[in-house]
Amino acid sequence: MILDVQSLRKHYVGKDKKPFIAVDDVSLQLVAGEVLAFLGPNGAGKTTSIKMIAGLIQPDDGEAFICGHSIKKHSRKAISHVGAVLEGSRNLYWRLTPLENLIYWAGLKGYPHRIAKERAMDLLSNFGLQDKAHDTLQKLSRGMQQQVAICAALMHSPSLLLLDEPTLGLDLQAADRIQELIIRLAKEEHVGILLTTHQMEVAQTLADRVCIVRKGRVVLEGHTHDVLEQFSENKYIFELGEPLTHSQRQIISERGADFVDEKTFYISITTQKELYDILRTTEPCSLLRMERDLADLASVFRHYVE
Ligand SMILES: Nc1ncnc2c1ncn2[C@@H]1O[C@H](COP(=O)(O)OP(=O)(O)OP(=O)(O)O)[C@@H](O)[C@H]1O
Repeated sequence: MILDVQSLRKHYVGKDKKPFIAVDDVSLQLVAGEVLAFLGPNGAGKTTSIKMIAGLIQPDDGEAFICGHSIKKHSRKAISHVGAVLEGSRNLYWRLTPLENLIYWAGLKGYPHRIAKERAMDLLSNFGLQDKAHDTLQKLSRGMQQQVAICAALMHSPSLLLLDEPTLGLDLQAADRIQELIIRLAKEEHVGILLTTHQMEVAQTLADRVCIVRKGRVVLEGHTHDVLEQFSENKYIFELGEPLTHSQRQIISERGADFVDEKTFYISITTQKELYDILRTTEPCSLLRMERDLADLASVFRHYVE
């Protein structure tokens, strides 16, 4: 297991000088090659949890093990397996080039200059950024800067990558590129990736598992597909090859269908008999598609958070 978080807790002192719990008994696990989306509304405690995992702040209570090393007892060893991009590309120097930035980061981790340069060029090439290696960072687009920030976090080949809002503020193309990169890192390089995002479609595309926190507590955790499946009603979409007649539509509407147009409708079906009845009613129209209407992560999120 790459990450094993056990009952982390953290309190802060609020503006009113009263202590409050920001992270309350958060546990989560992550294995190699898995992407876990850590979701929650503003102020739910995601960044605080990630900062504890990254060794940036001390937990009040609980433990986290990274590749088996305790962040409390062997923090240096534990953190050596972590790469993190916590505040967009703010961990980079704007007046340096991507190559200089990466070499600088590797230097902090104790890498000799020559090895760092080779690794940096490899990473930049992998991300299609080799032509930008010698431009100053401020000349790069935001998407490219974000990619360089991820490269910096990957310089020491971490087993665990922590990404706080990796696609925030990026246009569609740049966001797609970052998403492809995340999938590639997980599936090909077997990096475990813990990411936060407020973009539910991004989470749904990327995450093998989701964990939703609210007011510092985990309110849902599970495999994305299972979560969506459990949340889906027995609602099906029917798409026909030809328009239904007025009377056919009336019969189907009386069974509770919602029509999108004359050929497409949603309907809840719980028994096989109901299914056959619908199919008989739609004859002689051809059936192009009949699929279960899976819930999306946004509706699951709303349910648990609002
Ligand atoms: N250093 C701090 N001192 C006091 N309170 C803090 C500190 N850092 C965070 N908090 C508070 O702790 C709570 C959790 O904040 P955190 O940043 O972990 O939430 P988040 O889920 O990451 O939110 P967002 O989605 O807005 O980034 C919030 O109420 C926040 O105001």
